[in-house]
Amino acid sequence: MSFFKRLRESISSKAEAVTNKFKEGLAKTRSAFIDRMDDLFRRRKKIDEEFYEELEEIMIGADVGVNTVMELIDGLRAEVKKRRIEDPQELQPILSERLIELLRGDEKVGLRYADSGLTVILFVGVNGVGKTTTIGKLAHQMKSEGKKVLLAAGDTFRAGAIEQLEMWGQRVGVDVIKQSAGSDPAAVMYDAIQAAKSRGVDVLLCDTAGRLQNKVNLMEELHKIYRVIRREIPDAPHEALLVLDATMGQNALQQAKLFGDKTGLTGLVLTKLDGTAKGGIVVAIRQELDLPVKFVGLGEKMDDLQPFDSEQFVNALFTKWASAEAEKA
Ligand SMILES: Nc1nc2c(ncn2[C@@H]2O[C@H](COP(=O)(O)OP(=O)(O)OP(=O)(O)O)[C@@H](O)[C@H]2O)c(=O)[nH]1
Repeated sequence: MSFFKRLRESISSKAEAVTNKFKEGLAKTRSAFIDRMDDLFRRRKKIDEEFYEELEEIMIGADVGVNTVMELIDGLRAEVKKRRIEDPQELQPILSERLIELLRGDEKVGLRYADSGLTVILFVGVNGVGKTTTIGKLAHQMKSEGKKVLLAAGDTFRAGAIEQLEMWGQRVGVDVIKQSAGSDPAAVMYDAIQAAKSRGVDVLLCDTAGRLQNKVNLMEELHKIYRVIRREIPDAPHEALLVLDATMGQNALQQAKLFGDKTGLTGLVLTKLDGTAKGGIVVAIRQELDLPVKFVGLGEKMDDLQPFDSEQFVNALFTKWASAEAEKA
């Protein structure tokens, strides 16, 4: 077999593995959201108010977000009128196409790395959303890509946060820069940047505290962290990612709004998508926040953090519809 053929095959089997990961991770959303819609389109014989109401209910139940749902339904009504559609099943591909369009803006953006030298990535988000796990998974991925990675234990506030990051460091085989609990996180960042520079590190992944109950302090702390980082590396942090827990649904959206743009966020990580039937939250987040989803968490294993790819996401959700369409054709 030629080198190029082998390369092509290995690339396509890798793509298939990622699609399968998305499919597995989105199984709950599929059965609660897509399968219910599927059932509605088959069961209802005509497009009337009851049909629209039920469709609305399913989408809102999957956390697509009220505004987005209203827009989608209005769009469908207009299409029904224009094309004189009578059979609900004819609406199915139109709706799936519209959902795809809503998500499509988020084309693979990937992470922004420094043009040369050290890349600094900051992680923010409230406790328990999976920040530490995300940092660990990403450190693992970057290390396996051959990058030299260092972690900064900037959550000096929550008991156990430093140890938890250290555990991930050991698991993945990367060092952690820390100070004692209660110390100034900006000082930890300073130390970490110095260490990263002197050790020739490629990427520094920084954990931060997430105590939203004291928002003013949290914002001040984050600003100080930014100041210290910028003083050392003017175009850093290269990414500031807000980590959100998908199982919190609309509350995750509220959290993102609380952090707002004051914290100079550059993107989002949506964890625990595998643990929710309300994966429609991705659509709501896409519509309501002006931030790209950079990664999604599809499970607890090391390789369950995947770069968000709208195409893969939509394919994983709509595979059944797509194949049903193909069968019909
Ligand atoms: N199923 C699933 N579980 C996840 C995912 N990401 C994180 N978790 C789990 O969520 C729990 C909380 O994650 P942690 O990283 O420990 O979060 P934390 O340390 O409590 O809080 P922060 O680090 O402050 O965000 C852990 O049990 C993780 O294994 C995911 O994508 N899918």
